[in-house]
Amino acid sequence: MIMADKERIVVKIGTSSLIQENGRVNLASIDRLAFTLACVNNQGYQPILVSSGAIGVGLASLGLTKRPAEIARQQALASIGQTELMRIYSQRFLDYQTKVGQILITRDVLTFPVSLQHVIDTFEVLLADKVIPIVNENDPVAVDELDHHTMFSDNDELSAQVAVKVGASKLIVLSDIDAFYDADPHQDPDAKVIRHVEQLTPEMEAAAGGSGSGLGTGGMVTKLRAAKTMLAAGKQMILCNGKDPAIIKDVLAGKEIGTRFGKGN
Ligand SMILES: Nc1ncnc2c1ncn2[C@@H]1O[C@H](COP(=O)(O)OP(=O)(O)O)[C@@H](O)[C@H]1O
Ligand SMILES: N[C@@H](CCC(=O)OP(=O)(O)O)C(=O)O
Repeated sequence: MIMADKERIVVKIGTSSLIQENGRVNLASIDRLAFTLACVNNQGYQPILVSSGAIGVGLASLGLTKRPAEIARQQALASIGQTELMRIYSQRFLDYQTKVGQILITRDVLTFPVSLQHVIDTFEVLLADKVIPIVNENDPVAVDELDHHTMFSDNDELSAQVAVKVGASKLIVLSDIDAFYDADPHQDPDAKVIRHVEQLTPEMEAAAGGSGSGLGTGGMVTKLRAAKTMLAAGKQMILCNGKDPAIIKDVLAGKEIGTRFGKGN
């Protein structure tokens, strides 16, 4: 069994790993994620979960299959879905004797030093008390206006920024794809997997396409942006398949899985 002395890790899970193709919430995946993070927490790591899914769970709650175009409707869905998502998480984590705390963030929270310090202080207390923070963008209040830009719009970049600010050693991105390829495997059957990236090249950036599913938002473009943030801070990002979240344990055991951005194993 691996024992870690308070090593801080951030795990990001995307909508496509939380919602099934039929639009229903993937309870099996959430249960496995809760079990795995509870084990990792008990081993001495300090895990932080960045979870998407507010809009996806909101759609599922209302029995809808298509994301509405209107911003206010999307924000209302996120408001409904976030509550339900946290209810499911706290129930599942409690089954494994683990408490969770919600932290909702907008871009400005991390930009302004005072609000940043407050949120870091909150993370510190939660982690010291072995409570797992669950982070998402505060979707119902985030705006993307020219003069008032508080939106992240994707949790890949949000998770990388959180990882850097809280001093995590690695960011594990659980996606619906098992690695980064030299082309989108959903478009190009000859795409080849890239196992290690120490530095991003223009060719790699050109190989990153948009989202392959109807629910995911950023695709590989935002994942590479997150990798860039981690590499610039001298930290690791591992991109792997979130179909079975128990993969987190293999990543922490140093197994060669997915794509590793950054040095070390
Ligand atoms: N070069 C690439 N390598 C791997 N996946 C890629 C690449 N370019 C685009 N993609 C797409 O990115 C998708 C993953 O991103 P996304 O749909 O946003 O999912 P998530 O919900 O996991 O964030 C993959 O399913 C794939 O179709
Ligand atoms: N904050 C949004 C998710 C945004 C996002 O980045 O989604 P994804 O590409 O599925 O990780 C939500 O909870 O629905």
